[in-house]
Amino acid sequence: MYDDLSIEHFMKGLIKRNPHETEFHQAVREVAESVIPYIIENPRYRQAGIIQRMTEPDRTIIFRVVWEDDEGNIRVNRGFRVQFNNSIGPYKGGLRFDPSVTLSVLKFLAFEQTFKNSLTGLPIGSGKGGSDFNPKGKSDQEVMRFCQSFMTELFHHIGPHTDIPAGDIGVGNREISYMFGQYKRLAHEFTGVLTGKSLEYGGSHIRSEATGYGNAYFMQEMLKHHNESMEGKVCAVSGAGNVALHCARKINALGGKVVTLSDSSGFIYDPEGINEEKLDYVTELKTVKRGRISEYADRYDCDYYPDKRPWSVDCDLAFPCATQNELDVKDAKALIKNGCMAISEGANMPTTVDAMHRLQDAGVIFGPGKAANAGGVAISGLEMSQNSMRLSWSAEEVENRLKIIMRDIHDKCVEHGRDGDRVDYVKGANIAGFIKVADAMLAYGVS
Ligand SMILES: NC(=O)C1=CN([C@@H]2O[C@H](COP(=O)(O)OP(=O)(O)OC[C@H]3O[C@@H](n4cnc5c(N)ncnc54)[C@H](OP(=O)(O)O)[C@@H]3O)[C@@H](O)[C@H]2O)C=CC1
Ligand SMILES: O=C(O)CCC(=O)C(=O)O
Repeated sequence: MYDDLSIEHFMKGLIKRNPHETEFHQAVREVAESVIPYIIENPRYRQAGIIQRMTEPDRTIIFRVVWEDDEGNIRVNRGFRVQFNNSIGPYKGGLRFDPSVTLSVLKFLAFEQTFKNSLTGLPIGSGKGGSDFNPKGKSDQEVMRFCQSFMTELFHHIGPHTDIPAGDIGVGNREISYMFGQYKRLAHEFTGVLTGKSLEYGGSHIRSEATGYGNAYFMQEMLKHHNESMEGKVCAVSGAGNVALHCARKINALGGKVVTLSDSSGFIYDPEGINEEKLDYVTELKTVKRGRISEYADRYDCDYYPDKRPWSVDCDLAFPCATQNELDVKDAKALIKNGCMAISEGANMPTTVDAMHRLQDAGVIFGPGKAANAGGVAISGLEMSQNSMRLSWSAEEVENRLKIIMRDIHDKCVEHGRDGDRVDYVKGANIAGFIKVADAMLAYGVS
């Protein structure tokens, strides 16, 4: 059985079983490139069919979400929850509300989550969910009605020991609050079933900051390992959401200079640096006014590039923090040409596989999202711990734990990704994440 375990043969079978799911194929290929050679060296995983089992979700739940808009029209969306793997803990991963959401996108995200959650060292399995609902342009009342309807079905499939969702693109504190309120009503109990909650009702300090802060800390660890630091480095950041803005704040705190931000309409380039006061403005613009990043250029008199991504500007460090496949080979070539020395992915799979190879071949230090953005889910794990203990740690305590977790993830990547003088962080993250889940699956026997 599994005589031919070449990457191409394995991928051919996966594509046949999951036709048209291009994002899922991409995420699996990136893992297979490092994990399959490791499995060949460790036959116990091969005989037990671990990689075949690990690429098949435990289950996927797809449901209708009906809600009423402000004009009284009945609207229908599709809801999903992909419960991928609960070998090392209950399913855990965010919910995404965006018109681009498909089963393929959520399967890629849930699959990535398996390795990421394992890397945190915490007892959390993997899942992801969401809907093709677009919160942009909707009133708070419409978003509330959608979230309540979505949770009315999702309620049946989640629980504090079963599956604990959180936020992702289009799902911030407002949406988590509406969904938590609805769950509480339906379950008739107050329990830590979602993370990313507000502090007043069971949230953890630093959860909203954690993904972006963690990404900056991960970059700092990679630079330190290469006898470098963040001090004075010019940084290109994409996105203007939760991850991008907190990443930008921590880059500033660590001595870097952020010169770009973006949204799905274009990017701004501010060579003077996007300082704390400017970041406060963008936070208000994006989370309260729900405006466009182009408004920044009018306010601070800098350049705005519609329909473009920020990878063509001169920078030492790059932090893709918006969405998947936002950095392709053309962008990679521009970054290499302009002297970029390191990339740390705040978003999930923002770099295409070809672009990633191109950057690594050129010697650019490359921190993959499943390691670099694991700080968010790690603090979600700590929110679960605090909820279980019915207590709340200080911001300082949580941030100290975040720093330690990011340093430990970095060290695991080095341990498993060392390649002569260089570190292949992609290989290191994939193998380190794989081992813990694979060993748990072996222990359970055939299931
Ligand atoms: N939130 C979290 O804790 C975690 C998030 N991540 C990942 O980080 C990334 C960002 O998430 P988050 O900050 O939470 O989401 P937000 O919704 O807060 O922000 C997303 C940002 O990305 C931009 N964006 C969305 N789609 C596109 C697109 N197709 N092209 C260009 N820009 C786009 C949005 O612009 P616009 O305003 O125009 O929509 C917005 O600026 C995602 O990949 C997510 O999976 C990873 C780990 C944890
Ligand atoms: O905090 C969580 O549970 C999930 C975070 C997330 O969706 C991610 O890591 O991509």
